[in-house]
Amino acid sequence: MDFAPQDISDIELVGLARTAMKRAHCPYSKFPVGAAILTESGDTILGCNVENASYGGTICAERSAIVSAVSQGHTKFRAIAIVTGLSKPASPCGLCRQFLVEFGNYKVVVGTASNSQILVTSTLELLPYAFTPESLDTFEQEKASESSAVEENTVSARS
Ligand SMILES: O=c1ccn([C@H]2C[C@H](O)[C@@H](CO)O2)c(=O)[nH]1
Ligand SMILES: [Zn+2]
Repeated sequence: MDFAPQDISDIELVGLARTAMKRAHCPYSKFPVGAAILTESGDTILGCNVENASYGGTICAERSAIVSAVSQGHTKFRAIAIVTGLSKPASPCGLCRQFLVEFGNYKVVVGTASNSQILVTSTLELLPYAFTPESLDTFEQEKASESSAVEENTVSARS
């Protein structure tokens, strides 16, 4: 089978997430996390957790990767790999799940820094019944059709 040059394997993406994990700024939790996103165009963008002395200012690796990708002009993703120092795959926190699904349903590969175990899932599987941009679009559509129905009723009441 032929692969386009931008195709990289899940394992390679996990390898990039491991590189990102080494850049984590986590002096408080000492829990490094790394992420690597594969964009639709085949670019790979890294993210790590960046903690802050004001603890609540901390950003997770997954959101850090998304923020970086979007800042570089990417909003379509094929996959994200995430690794932590744990010996078993540790899936993203709730806030990151919401952040990931904002950009659609794509593959999520959760690995570890130290072994080859991986969990392969997707953004929608991680956040079933998600609130997404489509929810807002539906609201707009419903408002528009309600107002045209009101207009129709007004017209028929007049005639
Ligand atoms: O999905 C997650 C969960 C936690 N962390 C980071 C935040 C914090 O720096 C450290 C401990 O919670 O791990 C992530 O990067 N991603
Ligand atoms: Zn998170």
